[in-house]
This record gives sequence, C-alpha cells and structure tokens, in this order.
Amino acid sequence: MLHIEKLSVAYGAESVVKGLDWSVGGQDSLVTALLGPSGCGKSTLIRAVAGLERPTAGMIRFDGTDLAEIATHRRDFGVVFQDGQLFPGRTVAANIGYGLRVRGWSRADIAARVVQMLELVRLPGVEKRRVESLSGGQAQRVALARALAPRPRLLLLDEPLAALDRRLRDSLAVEIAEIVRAAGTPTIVVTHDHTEAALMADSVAVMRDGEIVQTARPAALWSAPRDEWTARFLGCTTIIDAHKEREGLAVTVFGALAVDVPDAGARLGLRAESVLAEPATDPAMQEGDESSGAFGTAMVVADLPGGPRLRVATDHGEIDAIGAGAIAVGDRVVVRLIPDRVAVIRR
Ligand SMILES: Nc1ncnc2c1ncn2[C@@H]1O[C@H](COP(=O)(O)OP(=O)(O)OP(=O)(O)O)[C@@H](O)[C@H]1O
Repeated sequence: MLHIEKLSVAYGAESVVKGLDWSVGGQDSLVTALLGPSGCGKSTLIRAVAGLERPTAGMIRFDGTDLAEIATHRRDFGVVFQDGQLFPGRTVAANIGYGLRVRGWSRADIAARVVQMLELVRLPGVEKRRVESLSGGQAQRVALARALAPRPRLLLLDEPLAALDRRLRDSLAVEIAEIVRAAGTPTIVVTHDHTEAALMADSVAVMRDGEIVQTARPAALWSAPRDEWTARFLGCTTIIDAHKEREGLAVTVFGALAVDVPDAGARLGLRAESVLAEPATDPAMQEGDESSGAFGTAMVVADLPGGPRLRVATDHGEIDAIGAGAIAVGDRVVVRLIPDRVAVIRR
C-alpha cells in the first residue's frame, strides 16, 4: 500500500505537487489510474514516488516504510515512461535482463525469466531482436517486461501508450491491464485519457493543480463527480440544476427523471450520451407540456460511427445529445435526459 501525506514537490520556487494526500492499492484495487489535465503534476508525482524527484514537504510510505531515505533503485518499483526508454543498440533480452543482472541473478535464471516475461507480454521468441527493430507497441511491451522482470512491489506507468496510435492504444491498454493483473503487481498508470483509465483501472484518481480531488471506481466517478470542475473534466458539457420532486424523482429544465438527489437538490452534469434527441413527432408530448423533456432545434448533426451526435438549441441553452431517428439541421426535436447516464454532483 502506498500512502502519501501532505506531499509537496517544487521546481525552483514553484510548487507543482501541493500538499497532496493519496492512498493507493487497497485489496480490491490492483490497477489505479492517475487522471488529470496536462500540466497538473501527474508525472512529477510519479517521479517523486519513484524517487526521481525530492519532495519539499510531506511523506511517502510504502507498506508502512517511509521512502524518504530510500534510493530509487532500492525501492523495488518498476517504471515505464511514455517512450519506453529502452537501452538502444542492445537486444530485447539484454534490456529485459538488465535489472536482474544488477541484482546479481545468475545467467540461467535471467535467461529463464526473459523467456517468461516475453510470454507474459505476448512477444515470445524475440529475445535476440535489436530494440531498434521493434514497432512502437512492441517496444512498450518490452519496456513493460523489463519493468516487471525483477518482480517490483509497485509498477509506475507514465503515459505508456501516449506515443501510439488510437487503435493500438485501446487494445494495448486492455492487454497491459491483463498483464499486470496476471503478474499481480499493484500498478499506477498515468493518463489524461478517460477511456484508457476506464479500460485499465479498478479505481481512478483525478488530479487537479497539484492535488488529488477524487478517487473512485470508474462507474462511480462518471456518475458522481465531486464537483463541477471534475464533471467538466470528465466530459460533461452542460451542468444544470436538479430539484428533488420526491424519493427517486428529480425535476430539471429538461424534464423530470428517475434520479435520486438530496433534499437540497443537486447539479447534474450532462454529456452527449446523457441526452436523447428524437424528432418532435411524439404525440404523447405537446408543445407546452415539458414535464418529460424539452423542445429544441437541431443546430449541428454529425454522423459519428456510433450514431448521430447533435447540438440542440433549447430555451434553456444549447445542449449536446445523441440522436434517435432521422434528424437534419433545423429540425424540431424533443430532448430527454437518460437517468442512468447523468452525473449527479452533490452540493
Ligand atoms: N524538470 C522541470 N523543471 C521545471 N518545471 C517542470 C519540470 N518538470 C515539469 N515541470 C513543470 O511542472 C508542471 C507539472 O508538470 P508534470 O509533467 O508533472 O505535469 P503532467 O500532469 O504530467 O503533464 P502532462 O500530462 O502534460 O505530461 C508543468 O507546469 C511543468 O512545466
């Protein structure tokens, strides 16, 4: 278990990590994603955990031991950076075996471990390849094998997929999560990509401006972000008020919906996926009766692979929605909120 208390890290006079508290690696959470916008201090935090940056204040403990005086290589943490940082001019086997040689493993044990690691990362048989001849995805798997070979107590992955193209990223994200689960190694993966976080992690920590603002399982995070900033960072483009009508029913300017909000009400964060727009031909809903939705006009219709995506102008502002049925720009539509896809921000 990694426990961080009141941690600050500065470059010169400027603190980048600012009195941060964080606990990682409970029983039911092997992979934790560290998610935050560019420049919020994710890499700096990871580097401090790895021992590559010296904190200006606070404490980092692992399994109860204060790491302050423990040098990087004695922490037994594996680290993989964005570009893998394999040793050039050497073979795959030499790269994976490096950490084992410095730990004094025998040649035979190293060779066996290299074979085992290449099987784990699904690249069997490439021991003798020069690392320059590997594709980007293969190189990142070798970097992962190298980090896992000495059986680290904690694996730190800093944007390991950022240099790869989108299609490879999603498949490798799932694979890396499977690999570290198979190895049983507690892992922190830094990303600024929500999909990657959801594909890989059991829990997600959101970082903002040098602090952790919320840690939760992905589904809980999307459905109950802590505040408006977090909701917007997680993709909500519209935030509206919701009043409690009764237990399990809330009322908004876009109609009533089956969502539980506190007596004092809540704010709802809406993504396009939270709102359904249909042609305004529904006989059950007349203009003026807006209890179950709101009328609007389609301003933008984009045919995405997963279906139409709309921007709709309503009396309550513009709102993003997914479209059902044939809708063209200028058409009158009814928008309705999808209860299990809205984010509830408690006050
Ligand atoms: N070695 C350094 N010296 C001075 N400033 C630095 C150094 N490394 C990072 N910074 C600054 O610290 C801030 C946080 O950087 P950091 O790389 O930790 O953020 P990040 O959240 O990982 O960003 P990204 O997602 O863009 O990689 C940035 O403003 C950055 O410019």
